[in-house]
Amino acid sequence: MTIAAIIVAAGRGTRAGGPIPKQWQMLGGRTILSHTVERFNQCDHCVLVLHPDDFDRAAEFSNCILVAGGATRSESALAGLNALRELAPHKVLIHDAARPLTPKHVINDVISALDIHDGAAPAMAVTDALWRGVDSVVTDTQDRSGLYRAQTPQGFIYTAILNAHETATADAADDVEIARLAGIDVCITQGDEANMKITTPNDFARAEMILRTNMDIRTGNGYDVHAFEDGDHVWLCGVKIPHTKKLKGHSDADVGMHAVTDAIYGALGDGDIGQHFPPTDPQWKGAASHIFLEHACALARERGFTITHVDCTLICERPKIGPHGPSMKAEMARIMGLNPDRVSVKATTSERLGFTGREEGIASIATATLVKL
Ligand SMILES: Nc1ccn([C@@H]2O[C@H](COP(=O)(O)OP(=O)(O)OP(=O)(O)O)[C@@H](O)[C@H]2O)c(=O)n1
Ligand SMILES: C[C@](O)(CO)[C@H](O)COP(=O)(O)O
Repeated sequence: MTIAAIIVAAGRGTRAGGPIPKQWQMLGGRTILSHTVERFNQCDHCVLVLHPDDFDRAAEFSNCILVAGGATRSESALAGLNALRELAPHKVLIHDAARPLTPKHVINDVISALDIHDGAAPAMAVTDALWRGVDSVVTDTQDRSGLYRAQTPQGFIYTAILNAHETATADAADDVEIARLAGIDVCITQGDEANMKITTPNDFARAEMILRTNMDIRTGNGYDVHAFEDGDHVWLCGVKIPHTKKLKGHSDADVGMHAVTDAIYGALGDGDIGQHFPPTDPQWKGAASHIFLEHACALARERGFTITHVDCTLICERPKIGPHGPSMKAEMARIMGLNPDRVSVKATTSERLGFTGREEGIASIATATLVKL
């Protein structure tokens, strides 16, 4: 059952002002759009709907399907839905690029609600009194019971919302309005104040403050050693390298991947590979180490963390790592679902000192940085 995210980012941000549209302005050192897209990294596909003038800004989004939006938000949402026709996901989440701080629990609640409903969207119950006013004078009061402030992502069964958008005859504020016009029932899930939409100039400072307050940044380290034994190849960071010996271990003994995996468990405060995959358990004998790394990454995602960077150092005299560095980096990035520029694999000798210097084995140390908004 696949899930796709559509990030509508084709607006011009006229109310927010600034030299460039708001989604391309910076928040905590990165573009707002980069934060937004990262929030949806658990989805199988991500469609980014851009203004035709903005495609040359989008180089960092090579993992997304890029399509041109329309003159209204609804037209942009339909362009995103059309781009998914062949992939035909089961669920689709339509989200404003202008909401960069959506907590994972908000996204997960929408996804879960779609198991029961054809539509689901987060909202906040209105808690302030509501007035009508003219020329700064209160002219009436409004009962607030049953009123909500709508947020995104607005999630739907793909075929249902595609059909609703195709048959819509008028513009609408959001996809929930379009869905309801087509008779789709939409469940309200819990929104979050952090899921604010950057709309006016003051919202940039508010978003910076939420980002600083809510961000949970963790660093974990990992260290692993495997001894050599007779053999003709070693596995290092997911790459098979011909060698005069092999590494001894219960699994494939990929010492680099083990150090990175332990660094992720370390950042989560959740033990190490030995605890999750006991060496006494015969089912892990000869196991490919990507199973362990994928498990650690899934655990991080489940707990709402994004892995923002990993750095791994292999310590050995031989085999020479340099020629294999780029494929190791690419393979590690692929397994973790990260951009290769967030993965570092490097190597050093120990100047012929110690057990690595005597070529009795290979050691590896790694660091992982995890962030939760
Ligand atoms: N033709 C449009 C208009 C809006 N959006 C997107 O819809 C989201 C919510 O819209 P809003 O906050 O109103 O953004 P803008 O239209 O950019 O803002 P403004 O109305 O101030 O110009 C934004 O992520 C925006 O990029 C879009 O993809 N295509
Ligand atoms: C979809 C939306 O974010 C729901 O709150 C909102 O309606 C879109 O922005 P706009 O300011 O209404 O254009």
